[in-house]
Amino acid sequence: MAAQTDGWAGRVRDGPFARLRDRLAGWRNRLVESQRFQRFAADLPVVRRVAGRHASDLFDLCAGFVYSQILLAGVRLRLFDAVAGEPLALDALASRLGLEPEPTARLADASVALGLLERRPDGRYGLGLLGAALRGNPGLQRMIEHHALFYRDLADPVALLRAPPGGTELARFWPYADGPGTETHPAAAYSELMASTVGFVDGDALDAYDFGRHRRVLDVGGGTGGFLAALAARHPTLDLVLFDLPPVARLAAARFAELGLGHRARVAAGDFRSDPLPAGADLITLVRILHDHPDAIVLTLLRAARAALEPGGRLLVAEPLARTPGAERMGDAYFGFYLMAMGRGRPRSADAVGRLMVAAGFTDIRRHPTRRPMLVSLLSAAADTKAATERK
Ligand SMILES: C[S@@+](CC[C@H](N)C(=O)[O-])C[C@H]1O[C@@H](n2cnc3c(N)ncnc32)[C@H](O)[C@@H]1O
Repeated sequence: MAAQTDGWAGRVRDGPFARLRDRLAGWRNRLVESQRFQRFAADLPVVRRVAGRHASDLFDLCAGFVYSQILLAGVRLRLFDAVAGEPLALDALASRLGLEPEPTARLADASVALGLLERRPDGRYGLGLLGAALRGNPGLQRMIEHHALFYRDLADPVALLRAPPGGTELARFWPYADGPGTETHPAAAYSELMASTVGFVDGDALDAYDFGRHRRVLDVGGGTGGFLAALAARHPTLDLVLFDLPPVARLAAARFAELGLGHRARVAAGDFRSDPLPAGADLITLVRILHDHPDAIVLTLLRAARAALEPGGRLLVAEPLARTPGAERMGDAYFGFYLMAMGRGRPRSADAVGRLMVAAGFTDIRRHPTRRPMLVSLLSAAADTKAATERK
């Protein structure tokens, strides 16, 4: 795995096959660019559906920011809660939202078009399938609210691409991603956001990897302990250790005490860029950690993890990965830009993470299929203790 390039394109960059492919793609693109061809394709029964889908995809790319802001308005006005109990007529909905009837109709009709609401035969508005899924996911609603910050950073996307990291709304929200990030940095806001969204990953990760074969788990960058708390509930005999920056570690200790987990969950404070990790674990987990940091910090962290692991121990990385088939929009587009606005991190492909693992002395890298790779993928690796001993 380590020797692989990032996918097919990397392996055939040069050579006659690559040139032929470029020529074919060039011919196709010239055809699709022509207005005449577009009209022809829209009229031709065989390709009409494909042409229609492409036109609709392109329109969605143009209009995506409008859809997102309609969603934000719905979340802020609690539109989906308003119609969850029973469908409401326009006037009743307007008074629930505190809006005039005309803008209420504008928002409700837009939400129907987006699948968030449904228009019932008698004209009342009820919850749609997507609205129901959203209501059942408070973490997603928190993310939608949080996107108001990201939206400001995206107002001038070319400036964002040209600027050095830092100075953005997201860099201020995630101070560790761009600065020294120690004792004094404000951790409560991002820790609260992480705690409310850890449900995106914990269930799928717990189902995809056999944690029962381990004795002690160290969760590095464990936040306020949401992942370890879910692990504790599923595996009652596991010993748990959480490592995070001091202000977050304090929040985690309080949370474990509140949950009655104090006897089996220990908290250690430190900075993985400079401090050793607590020893004694036979599994180290990195949940939504690596993508926040540039390669140099990731290598430091992976080496620290290898040094801390017990002989025969494993490392488990859980995060959304780039170049994941079917999840490219999330991994490469959404996280690509989110992490750029945040600081120096980036989404990595499984190959890229694997290469860093190998460079840090790990072997036997495996990918564990998850239910929703859009939200989380899992990679595990063995601490290569023989190689580590030789290096000493
Ligand atoms: C994106 S959050 C993920 C939290 C948790 N693993 C989760 O998935 O909910 C990243 C975590 O890494 C911690 N962190 C960032 N830089 C760190 C460092 N240098 N040393 C220790 N922890 C760090 C942050 O405080 C934060 O809790």
